[in-house]
Amino acid sequence: MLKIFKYIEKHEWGFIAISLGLIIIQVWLDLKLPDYMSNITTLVQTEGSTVSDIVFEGGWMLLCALGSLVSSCIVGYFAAKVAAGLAKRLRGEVYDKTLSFSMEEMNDFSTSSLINRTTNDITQVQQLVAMGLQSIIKAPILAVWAILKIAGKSWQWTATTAGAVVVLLVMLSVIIIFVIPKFKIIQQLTDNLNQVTRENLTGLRVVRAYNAEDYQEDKFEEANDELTNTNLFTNRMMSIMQPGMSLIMSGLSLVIYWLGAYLINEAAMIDKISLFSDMIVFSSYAVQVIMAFMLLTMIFIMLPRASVSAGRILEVIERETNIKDGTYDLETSAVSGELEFKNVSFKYPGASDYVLHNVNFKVESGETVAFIGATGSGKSTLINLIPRFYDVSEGEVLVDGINVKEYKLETLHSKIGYVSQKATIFSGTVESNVDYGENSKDDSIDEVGKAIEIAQAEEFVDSLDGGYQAQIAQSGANLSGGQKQRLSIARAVYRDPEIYIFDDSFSALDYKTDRDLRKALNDEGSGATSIVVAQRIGTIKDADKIIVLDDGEVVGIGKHRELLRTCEVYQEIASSQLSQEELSYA
Ligand SMILES: Nc1ncnc2c1ncn2[C@@H]1O[C@H](COP(=O)(O)OP(=O)(O)OP(=O)(O)O)[C@@H](O)[C@H]1O
Repeated sequence: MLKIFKYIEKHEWGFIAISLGLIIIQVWLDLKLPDYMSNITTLVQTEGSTVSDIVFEGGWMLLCALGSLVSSCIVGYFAAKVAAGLAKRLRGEVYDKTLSFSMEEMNDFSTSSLINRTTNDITQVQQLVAMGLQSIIKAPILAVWAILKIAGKSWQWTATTAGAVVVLLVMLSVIIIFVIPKFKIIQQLTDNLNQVTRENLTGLRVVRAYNAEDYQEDKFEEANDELTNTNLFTNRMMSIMQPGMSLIMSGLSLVIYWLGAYLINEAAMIDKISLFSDMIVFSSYAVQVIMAFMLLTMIFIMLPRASVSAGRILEVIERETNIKDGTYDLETSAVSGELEFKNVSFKYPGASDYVLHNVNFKVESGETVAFIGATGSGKSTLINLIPRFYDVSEGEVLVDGINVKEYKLETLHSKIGYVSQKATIFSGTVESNVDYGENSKDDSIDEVGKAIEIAQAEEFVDSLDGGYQAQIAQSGANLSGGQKQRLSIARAVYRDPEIYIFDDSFSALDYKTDRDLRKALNDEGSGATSIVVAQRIGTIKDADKIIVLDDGEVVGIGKHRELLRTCEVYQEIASSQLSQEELSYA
């Protein structure tokens, strides 16, 4: 928990120091009130006292109360400022760290947990700092000061106060013992609920189409009930605290007055008045002692919850990504667009089996190389190793003759135009989706137009209301699958990379658009290398080189016709897709 405080800035420590001073003043003013109360009690019972004497004392009481109020407001303001500043910084840190994560870390944490850590967990820490800053500093000062004030008065009253403190501590200990373990699991249950909700909402269409609302609702209910029951339990336990506190405080005052009545009755006439005013003062201080112990215990209740959250936040911030940045940052090199896999084997982190086995191939600059193979044969896995979404387990991947691990990631990524299997579209405009990322250009509009034209997206973009400035909904919800694919291809074209990576990116296109797009890329592209994963033989049969994967192994490399003659796996795929005529022509 303490580690999280290193994210508090210097000037905020200044606010905390000022708050400390103000809290000392506040406690002093609060503890001054019973003194004036005592004076007023004595004045009331002393012959010859005037109303103005009492008003004078009352005026000081009022000033003390006002002073305490002003201090408390300023402390509250500083506490909120420090807490909000810390939360903002933590959110930034968690978000930046998340962006640097490789797929391995993303899978480890899960998206919903990362969102929860960025929101809910940081709010817990923010609340602790905002509320705790006042209580943490105030409670010990108030406790010590109030005890010093009552020490040495009547032993009967002191013993009663001590007894009340013991009862309070027992009550709070019972609550803490039952509640704290529950706090720890609340965060996990919230992760769980987020995950189920995300799954339901993102898959809403499938849920409806399969009439699976009840099934999904059951899943949601289960997660929701678990969280609700845990929250109910903790809230019920915590709700005992308020009436319990009132009972202890009122009971204490009652016993102090009852004892006082007994003591005053027994005392000599001359001592009665001073005993009476002592009783008034003592009961006020005793309540302050109880308040101080309650504040202290509140901290112990809030702390575990916030420290669980702080731990979860630090876990993200301190997690070292396995993909270490390299140092090579020369964007231009003697060769451009060359790619080589040397004895590459790969298994997913935590998995026991290899997904790729000893893969070797070389792609010359400007070539189009296609990967084909059954589903699950490792095509996407293989191309994910080029931009280092994962690192190879064995062997080397070389881009322009240099191991990808040696590149600065930014330099490596600037060489690559990656189009994912599932088109990724961001909310914004057509233009902001194409002119995207670091390579955003000033005179972008002509180049956006060219990229859109090459990606065969011109017709549909023109038909959109607003053209390049047409609004795109979150995740491209107002576009068709093929339109999304064409926009994400335009984004890669706009980047003008050395190497294109198309991970089954033409699958949602009709045959004609698929053919026109490949032709436009060949004719108007700047001679970049293309790595294409495809399911359709039609998409890849003109490639310079086709690499056939089977269960993570390269079982054939060559041109279409050559493979039709020599590679059994390719023959099988081809015969399932091409007509006899096309096969025999080959
Ligand atoms: N993140 C992951 N963690 C563990 N195993 C994975 C992960 N992603 C894929 N795999 C496994 O790796 C194997 C290869 O998957 P990959 O996605 O590379 O196949 P593919 O040839 O691209 O398939 P498709 O044509 O269906 O997209 C599969 O057996 C899959 O279960």
